Amino acid sequence: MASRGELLYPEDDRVFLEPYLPVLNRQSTDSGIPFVTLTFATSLDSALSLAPGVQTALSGPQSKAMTHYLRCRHDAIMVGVGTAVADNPSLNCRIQGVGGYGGEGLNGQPRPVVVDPQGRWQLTSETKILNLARQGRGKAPWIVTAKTPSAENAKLLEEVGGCYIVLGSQAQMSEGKTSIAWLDILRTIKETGIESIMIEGGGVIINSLLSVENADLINSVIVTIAPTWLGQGGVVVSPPRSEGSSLPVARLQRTKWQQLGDDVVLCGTLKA
Ligand SMILES: NC(=O)C1=CN([C@@H]2O[C@H](COP(=O)(O)OP(=O)(O)OC[C@H]3O[C@@H](n4cnc5c(N)ncnc54)[C@H](O)[C@@H]3O)[C@@H](O)[C@H]2O)C=CC1
Ligand SMILES: Nc1nc(O)c(N)c(N[C@@H]2O[C@H](COP(=O)(O)O)[C@@H](O)[C@H]2O)n1
Repeated sequence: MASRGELLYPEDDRVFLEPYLPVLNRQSTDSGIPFVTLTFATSLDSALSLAPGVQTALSGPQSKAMTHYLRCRHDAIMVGVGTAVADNPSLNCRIQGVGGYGGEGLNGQPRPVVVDPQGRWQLTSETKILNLARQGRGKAPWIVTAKTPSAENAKLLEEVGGCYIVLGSQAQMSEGKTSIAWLDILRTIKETGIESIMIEGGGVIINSLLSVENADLINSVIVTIAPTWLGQGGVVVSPPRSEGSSLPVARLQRTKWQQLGDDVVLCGTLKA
C-alpha cells in the first residue's frame, strides 16, 4: 500500500519500458554524453500546457506513476527555466521504496537540472525543490547558466548543496536570447558523472531537441498522450523543419504503445 503521496507503478508495466531505458547499473560509456530520454505529456493537439507559464495536468494517475518510475531510472532530470518558473516543480521521484520516499538515503532520486542561461529563476523560501532537498526528499538542484548568478540565488542554492554550472563561454546571443549548444550542455553534464538524464520539457527545450540538428543526441522518447484537446494558444510540441535536410523533421523508430488508464504511452528511439 502506498503512503505519503507515494505512487505505484506495477512490475508488469515496467517490463514494457525496459528497451527504452538506460541499462541498470551500467558502467560509464565513452560516448561523451549521457543516455538521453525525452519524455513529456501531451494533449491530442500536441499541447504541453494551456498557455506559456500555466501548469496543466495531463497525465492520469497511472501514467504519472510511470513518469515517476522513469525518474528513478535516470541519474538526472532536466527542465527549462520556463517550466521551473511556471510549475515550481518538485522533480523528485515519489515511487514507493525510492530514497526519500521509504527507501534509504537518496538512493534512486534523480538530480534536478534546470537550464536558465540568463538567471531568470528567482529562488525563494517557496521554491519546492529547495525545500525537498532540505527535507531529504530529493536531491539539490544544479542550474546551468551563462551568467554569474545573483548572490541571493547562489546562497539559497549552496545552503541545500546545489550549485551553478556556468557555461558563459559556450553561450551564444541571438535576437536577445541566450542559447547554449545541446552538445555542450550534455557533455558538461556527463563530465560531472551523470550517465543518464531524462528531459521533461517544456516547449522550447523539446522543440529544439527534436530539431533534426539535435535529434541524434536523444536515445529514447516516451510520450504520454492524454485523451483530450487543450485548444488554441497552448505551448505545443512542433519542432522546426530543417529545409536543407532529406529528412526535414525527426521520426521515431522501434515504436511501441502501452495503455495506462485512459492515457496512451508511446515509446520510440531516435539515435541511429
Ligand atoms: N506536459 C508536460 O509534460 C510538460 C509541460 N510543461 C509546460 O511547458 C511550459 C513551459 O515551457 P516553455 O515556456 O517553452 O519553457 P521551457 O521550460 O522549455 O524553458 C525555456 C527556456 O529554457 C532556456 N533554454 C532552453 N534551451 C536552451 C538552450 N539550448 N540553451 C540555453 N537556454 C535554453 C531558455 O531560457 C528558454 O527560454 C509550462 O507551461 C509547463 O507547465 C513543461 C514540462 C513538461
Ligand atoms: N508527465 C507529466 N504529465 C503532466 O500532466 C505534466 N503536467 C507534467 N509536467 C512535468 O512534471 C513536472 C512537475 O513535476 P512534480 O510533480 O512537481 O515533481 C513539471 O514541471 C513538468 O516537467 N509531466
